[in-house]
Amino acid sequence: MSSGSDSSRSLPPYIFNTDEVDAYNGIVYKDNESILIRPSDDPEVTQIDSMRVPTPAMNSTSRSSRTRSARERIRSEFVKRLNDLPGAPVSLINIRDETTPSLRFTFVNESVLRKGVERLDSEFVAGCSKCRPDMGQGIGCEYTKICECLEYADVDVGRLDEAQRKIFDPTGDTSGLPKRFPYASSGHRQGCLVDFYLDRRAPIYECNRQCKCGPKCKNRCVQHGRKVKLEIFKTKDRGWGLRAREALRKGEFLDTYRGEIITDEEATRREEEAKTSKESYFYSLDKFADDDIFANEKPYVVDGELMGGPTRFINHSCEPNCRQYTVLYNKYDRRVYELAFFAYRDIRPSEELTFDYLDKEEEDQEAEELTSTQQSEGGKQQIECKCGAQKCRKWLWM
Ligand SMILES: C[S@@+](CC[C@H](N)C(=O)[O-])C[C@H]1O[C@@H](n2cnc3c(N)ncnc32)[C@H](O)[C@@H]1O
Repeated sequence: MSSGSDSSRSLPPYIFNTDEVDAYNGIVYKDNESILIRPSDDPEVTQIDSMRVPTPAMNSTSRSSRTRSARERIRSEFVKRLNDLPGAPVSLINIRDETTPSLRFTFVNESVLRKGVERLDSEFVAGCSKCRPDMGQGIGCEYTKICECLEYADVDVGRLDEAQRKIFDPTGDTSGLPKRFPYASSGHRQGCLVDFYLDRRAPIYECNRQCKCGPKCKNRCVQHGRKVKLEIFKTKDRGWGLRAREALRKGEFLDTYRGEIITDEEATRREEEAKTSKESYFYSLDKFADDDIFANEKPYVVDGELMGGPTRFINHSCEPNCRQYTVLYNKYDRRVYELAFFAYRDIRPSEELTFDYLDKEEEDQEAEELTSTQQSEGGKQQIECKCGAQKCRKWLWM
């Protein structure tokens, strides 16, 4: 034992409350369930007053230790990266231990297309040509009978007139019919995703830079980026997690899931190369997997493990408060699109943000059709789910 203290009094055993000890310098021993400290008879050992630890000398040593300063440098580098992010601030907090998320992770503002991944040429980006900023008494593209961006959006059946209703065929040409508009244009939930989209998970077609409606069009939300203040925090038992530092309204946009967009073959290669499963960072862009364009090709995959945004830290819950939706800025590009997270209900400030890794649509096919053996054979790993929800499914396949 060494110490900067020169106390040589003989001390009675002192019971530490271990939660409060930041630095230790003394002779301790265990007696039943208690940890006790006592002076040593060894003349080589400097005696200290256990009531005065940590001494200034201990603190200074600990502050200048290599491990500590390395930890501080890693943390400040990570925080610097967060501070450099555009949009509302993202903070980092860890009251559990002294770790920081890995610096191998690079924050990117948009996904990075890797070898073999192609998106439609910008000349094929189609915008709405008949819309105007002042159209429909300022309603804009919500005046959706003519907005071409909403060509493939679901028809608002409630707004069809008698004659239209009689001949309406949802699988046929729906141009000229009123469409479901994705975002609420007034009220408490102004700007939020409306219930129809929240529940039905229909693709969201936003306007784009080719459109004639102008930048103030209400059919632009995800493209404006994150507006919500976020916090990456260390959870008790699920690594890092994400929460918002403000209350969120049902349907409020959080951020997109970004990363490297890779081919299916590359995803398989990365999976095989990794010692543990990478599935939990993979997101398949398979919303339109039934389209003809996928007859000979498999959908691309977003790998968010080493590149992405703060949403990469969102943990799974069997009763989630967020959901992920498909957003297109170019209605014709159904292979490369945005994965956007929206609040699925009102969320209190600092409540952990979660989504269901086994999405409802997938759940029907995967969880119910595949047996456990098939899932293990398919290379999926089973881990214990610690979401703590009442209806927790207990296991996560990754
Ligand atoms: C996309 S990451 C989420 C961020 C992660 N917690 C971290 O520290 O980087 C997915 C990983 O988080 C952990 N995880 C997420 N939700 C979980 C849950 N409900 N139960 C147990 N582990 C979970 C698993 O280790 C999973 O592989």
